[in-house]
Amino acid sequence: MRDNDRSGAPGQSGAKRAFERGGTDGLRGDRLTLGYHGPAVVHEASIVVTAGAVTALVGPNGSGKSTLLRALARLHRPSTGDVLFDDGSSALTLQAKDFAKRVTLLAQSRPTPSGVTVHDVVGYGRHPYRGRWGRDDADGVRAVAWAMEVTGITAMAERPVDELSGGELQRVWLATCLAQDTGVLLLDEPTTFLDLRYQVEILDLVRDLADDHGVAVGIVLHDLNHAAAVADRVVLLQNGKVVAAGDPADVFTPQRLTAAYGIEVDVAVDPSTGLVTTRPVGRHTKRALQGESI
Ligand SMILES: Nc1ncnc2c1ncn2[C@@H]1O[C@H](COP(=O)(O)OP(=O)(O)OP(=O)(O)O)[C@@H](O)[C@H]1O
Repeated sequence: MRDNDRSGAPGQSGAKRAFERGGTDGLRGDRLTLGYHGPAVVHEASIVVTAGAVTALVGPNGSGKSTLLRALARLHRPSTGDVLFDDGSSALTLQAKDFAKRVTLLAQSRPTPSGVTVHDVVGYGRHPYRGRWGRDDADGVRAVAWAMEVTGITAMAERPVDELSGGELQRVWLATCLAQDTGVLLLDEPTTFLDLRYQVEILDLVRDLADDHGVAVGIVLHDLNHAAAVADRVVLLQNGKVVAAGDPADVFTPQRLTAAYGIEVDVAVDPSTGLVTTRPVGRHTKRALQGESI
């Protein structure tokens, strides 16, 4: 889906699968309004998570990114609006197991189970495919092995998950989602806790999944430069509303970002990659830009 000349991403796929998934899927939220116990926190938000593309949700803290992503994953029921697959069918009325074969969510935080191994946890991702007696489906072993390999956790397969670092655990949860083998992959801040290498590898993997396997990826990211590097489209939220959506180069304007984040933001194009880059200008940066010592 993405122009290769714009991606700056490696062309070699690290995500080649040992099995082929059937078909592609896309998902969209149509004028979703939802809240928790009080007033709505997301208002009439529409978002398209397209097959074979990466769609990044960005915006300041509390702007509704996670709430909107969780609505797409059916964890919050909207008071108005609908969540629809590409074929026009509503995701809100699908049986839970059938939905879990089509959509998965890497949530921001999950309770860590105790007394279970990494391999066991990744195997949880196969739950929609398990029969009544808990046996694996035919693709289960290969799907789990592939998910562990591409997230770099094969060597820790037998370690108890409650002994892992935050970054290791994050990769285990991502592998669990990948083992679920869905056409739609929703990721809420997947690079949290990850060191530089794994931030880049996870974003490369996300790109590979969209490019090579037609996966529809919806991803919440705080780092606007990561969003510009990995996403085909960005959706900018502010106060629970979508204020702009489209190509990162169109959405990321200094005026719009400054208004959304309440801090001056510079925008430029990196001449070596052609990607749009953003730089928040704090007091010290401003002084340095003005040639003062900081
Ligand atoms: N469980 C909850 N109960 C009540 N209000 C909530 C709950 N979770 C989030 N909110 C509120 O909903 C609004 C949107 O929160 P949300 O987590 O979707 O924002 P976000 O853009 O993902 O923020 P962040 O960048 O900080 O993760 C905020 O005002 C938040 O306080």
